[in-house]
Amino acid sequence: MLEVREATVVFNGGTVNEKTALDHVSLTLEAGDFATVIGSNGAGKSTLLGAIAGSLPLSAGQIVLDGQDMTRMKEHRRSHAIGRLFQDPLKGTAPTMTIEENLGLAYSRGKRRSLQLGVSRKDEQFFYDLLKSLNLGLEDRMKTPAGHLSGGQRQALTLLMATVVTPKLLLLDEHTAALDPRTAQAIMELTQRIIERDQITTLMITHNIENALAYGNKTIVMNEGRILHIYSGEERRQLSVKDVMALYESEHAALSDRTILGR
Ligand SMILES: Nc1ncnc2c1ncn2[C@@H]1O[C@H](COP(=O)(O)OP(=O)(O)OP(=O)(O)O)[C@@H](O)[C@H]1O
Repeated sequence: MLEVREATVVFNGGTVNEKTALDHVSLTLEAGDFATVIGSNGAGKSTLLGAIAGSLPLSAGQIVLDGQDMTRMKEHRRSHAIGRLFQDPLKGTAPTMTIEENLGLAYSRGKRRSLQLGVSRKDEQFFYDLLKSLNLGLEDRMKTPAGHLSGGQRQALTLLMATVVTPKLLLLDEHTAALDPRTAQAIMELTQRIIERDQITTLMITHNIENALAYGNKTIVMNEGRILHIYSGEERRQLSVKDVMALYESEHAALSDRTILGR
């Protein structure tokens, strides 16, 4: 379903600030895979998602989604197939548009019909049912501007918008990190429900190791722009939060050694 082949992203190439944020990363996800992505700050996790979404151009390598080479495709064209959520709940919704208008906009994505203002009766009922399934009472506030919602409510709406037309791939970049623990948990459960219901192939970055091991079927560990290891099956089931913390510690020690030795 998703093939990342030798993807490399270099920032500020040819200058003293040159930084290889993604270093020949290869990754295959099968349809329905839900992979969590972990790694220390600066490991290249967001760069990987940005490269897949098309917001960051590759310096080398290839991104293939569902057999289609996306490497040179612009971000807005990829967004028909790729849903993306960020840490900041304000990023995914238009604040002055109502809840139903935001959903309408997302629903028209990838469809031939022109952007129409207003929401048809049929769509209104569909959005009502979708919102009701969130159990947040948003179905009774469909005419409320998205800007009036709390961070958690807004992230729930963004999640609905990203999945109202089932994407081929869902990219979640620490999408619960800015929320209070209870809301974060609720959004995480909602995310899981939607992914399972629609069998969406997903990549989710998180710093919550417990979540990284509890959700999905694969865990990708990144460090210094590379994939260190991909855990799945029994090996992943055996992995504890403590094991992952030990892995981080050893990475950190190796990095310090290399810095001291100047390698
Ligand atoms: N636009 C940019 N220009 C220059 N360097 C960048 C840019 N974006 C990211 N980097 C660098 O690339 C490296 C990887 O960054 P990235 O944001 O992908 O890491 P991350 O694993 O997502 O980190 P975090 O967990 O802190 O969000 C870092 O060293 C970062 O400073």
